[in-house]
Amino acid sequence: MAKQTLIFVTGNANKLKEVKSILLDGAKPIEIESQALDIPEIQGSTQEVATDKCRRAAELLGGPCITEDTALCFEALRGLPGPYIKYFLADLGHEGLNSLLVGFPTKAAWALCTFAYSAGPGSDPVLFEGRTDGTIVPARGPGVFGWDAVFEPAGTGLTYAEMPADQKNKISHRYKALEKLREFLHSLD
Ligand SMILES: O=c1nc[nH]c2c1ncn2[C@H]1C[C@H](O)[C@@H](COP(=O)(O)OP(=O)(O)OP(=O)(O)O)O1
Ligand SMILES: [Mg+2]
Repeated sequence: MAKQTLIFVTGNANKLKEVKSILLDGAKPIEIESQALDIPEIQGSTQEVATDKCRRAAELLGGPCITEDTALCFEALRGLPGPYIKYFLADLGHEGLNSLLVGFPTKAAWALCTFAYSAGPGSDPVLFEGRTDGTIVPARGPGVFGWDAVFEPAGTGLTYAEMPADQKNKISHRYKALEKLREFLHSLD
């Protein structure tokens, strides 16, 4: 198959930085380019949101691409805010996310990353999921990337925000999804 640089369609510079760093690491590094297109996101399950976004992105680009959707799911709220975390974070902030769980016996949460790959317009996107379990805590660490400061992955004692980038990138929801995507992309070679 002719070698083409894969395009990651995202409006989020922090995601892009992590994705590039994870995919370049390893025995067979994968290079990607990016396009900062703002693709409308539908409501639905994480799979439905991810599939629809990738389909739209491939149509806009007229070629193969990957997209990524991140959900933050609270056990006490049966998985909500899930794919709607962006809007909850924007309106409630770190403190508000903690307040949502006041009165609930569990602060358990999981971060879920869903990559979608489309071979081009009209081609059904393929999904790759990665999940990291943890707890919602009062913010600790620099508030650089989204909800990193309020998510403490299980067994680490640190929030994502308190970790050096390479530590987050070895255990994160994004890393786990990218390991699956990486294997798939190599199988296309
Ligand atoms: O590792 C992460 N650590 C902390 N926060 C994160 C992470 N990954 C995504 N986030 C935030 C960004 C956005 O507030 C929401 C996901 O929304 P999501 O639609 O997937 O991302 P986005 O709209 O920023 O970029 P895109 O153009 O790829 O859709 O969670
Ligand atoms: Mg988005």
